[in-house]
Amino acid sequence: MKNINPTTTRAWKELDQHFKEIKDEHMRDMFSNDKERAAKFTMQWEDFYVDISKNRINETTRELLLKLAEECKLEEAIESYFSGEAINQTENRPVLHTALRAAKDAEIKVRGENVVPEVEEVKEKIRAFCEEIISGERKGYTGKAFTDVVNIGIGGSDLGPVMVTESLEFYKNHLKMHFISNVDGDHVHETIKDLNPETTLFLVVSKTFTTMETLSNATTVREWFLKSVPEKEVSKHFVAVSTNLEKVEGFGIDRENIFPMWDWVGGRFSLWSAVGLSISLAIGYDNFASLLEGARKMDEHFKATPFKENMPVQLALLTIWYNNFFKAESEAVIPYSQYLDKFPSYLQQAIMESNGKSVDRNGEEVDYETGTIIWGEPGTNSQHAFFQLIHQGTKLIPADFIGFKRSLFGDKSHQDKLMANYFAQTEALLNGKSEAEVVDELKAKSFSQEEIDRIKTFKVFKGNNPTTTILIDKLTPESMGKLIAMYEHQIFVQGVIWNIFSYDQWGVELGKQLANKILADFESKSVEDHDSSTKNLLEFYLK
Ligand SMILES: O=P(O)(O)OC[C@H]1O[C@H](O)[C@H](O)[C@@H](O)[C@@H]1O
Repeated sequence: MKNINPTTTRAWKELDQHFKEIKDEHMRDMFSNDKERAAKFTMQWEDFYVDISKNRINETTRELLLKLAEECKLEEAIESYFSGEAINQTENRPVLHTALRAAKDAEIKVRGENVVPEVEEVKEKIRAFCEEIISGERKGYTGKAFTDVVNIGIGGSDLGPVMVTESLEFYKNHLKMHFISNVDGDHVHETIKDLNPETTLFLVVSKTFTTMETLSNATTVREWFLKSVPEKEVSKHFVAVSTNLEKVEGFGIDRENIFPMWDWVGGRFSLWSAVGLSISLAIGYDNFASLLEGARKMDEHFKATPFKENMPVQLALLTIWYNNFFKAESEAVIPYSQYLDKFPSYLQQAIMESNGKSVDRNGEEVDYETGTIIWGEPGTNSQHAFFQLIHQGTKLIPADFIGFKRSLFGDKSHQDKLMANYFAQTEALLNGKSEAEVVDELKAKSFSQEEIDRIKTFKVFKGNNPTTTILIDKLTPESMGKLIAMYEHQIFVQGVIWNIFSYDQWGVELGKQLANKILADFESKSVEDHDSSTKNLLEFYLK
């Protein structure tokens, strides 16, 4: 059976027609014409309150988007996703990050075998290891307890761990965490320059254990370590997380110091596996388990909730509405929590590496837009940086506003100021400010008519800028788990509707291959085999 091109569905055609009717409607009017609008478009589940009413949709839009999901066989796709079918067809693998947080007694089969017991075994290993390191029972080679942990990894082996560790900083213990990702030697040396090898633990994290950056960085760190420590002590200070046990052993890390993972976990979805070892070290295993529990709850919500009330489904359908009908080019994610500083970068990999595809599941070039561009920064900082463009620029930028009802230190005065901004921005983006309002305001400030006529147009805000408000009770390991999993499932739903394979990343390969070629060219000092621009640049670099 051919996979469905979404643009050939009846729902898509109806959405096309519906879009023409609704595209110029102002949300201000939608609100004043329907007093129930907010209630109709708000979803509440556990500690999550998601209000999608400030979006350029009405009930018909929602129905048609739901019809699109049905025609694209979303329900069947969810079943295949969770049950371990090889939905990552280009790599012939299932996609089972959900198995990493499944209940202990769940049964999830990969190639005929239940993987849950194996997952539990690795979790037990993580728990025991973290407890020994945190308590100081397990020590470095001179008998001192560990004080610092360095995670060496890149992409999915870095972004998830660093983002969660920083997001949950409040729950952190005494261990100081460091992350080395970039092959930039300055990044490596800057990180290790003040570290004491006696009390530092290194985690080399790489699903494949073939990634140039991680292997180079790990080698440099190992050499630095061996400058002051005998080689036999490496095993006390270096552990690895990987699927590639032979390669890790080849690097010189003992088998008992390897935390395994599986090829059915995509790198950008791997923080729930042993890739999250740094998280578990930083916040303790019990908090790590709560993070997983939050994600498991979101998995249940996603599987069991009717699509109309289903948070990941609704968020995904909105992105399709803007991307494919409004032709919005990007989406912003604005967390009103400084702890979530790295959340937008984490989502960039999760979303853009997954859905940046232009060939559909039938192997044909798509004739519609796929993957959205994601960007963002915490509020209120971003208000003072790029919000001008969202308010008065020419581009339509739908934005997710993520906020928490309660702060962690309980400073109500700050929290109220932060949240006043959070609510005010979405209200301003919705309503804007009309010319009449501008004129009244200027009159009240005693501006002359001449001055009013000269400046009024610059002060008008059109409004009608869509936002989704994601309001969560409090930033905890569990709510963080739910939030991340919500976006993971949003990615899945987008992929199903766009009819693309979300779980491979062939596009990353070409650059890697060429980098290796250029590295070889540096050695041989021959740069002939390149386009003239690259050739000139290489010559200039080598001079
Ligand atoms: O964990 P590794 O095998 O070292 O891979 C690290 C990263 O490598 C590539 O860039 C992939 O595109 C990413 O998805 C992956 O997370």
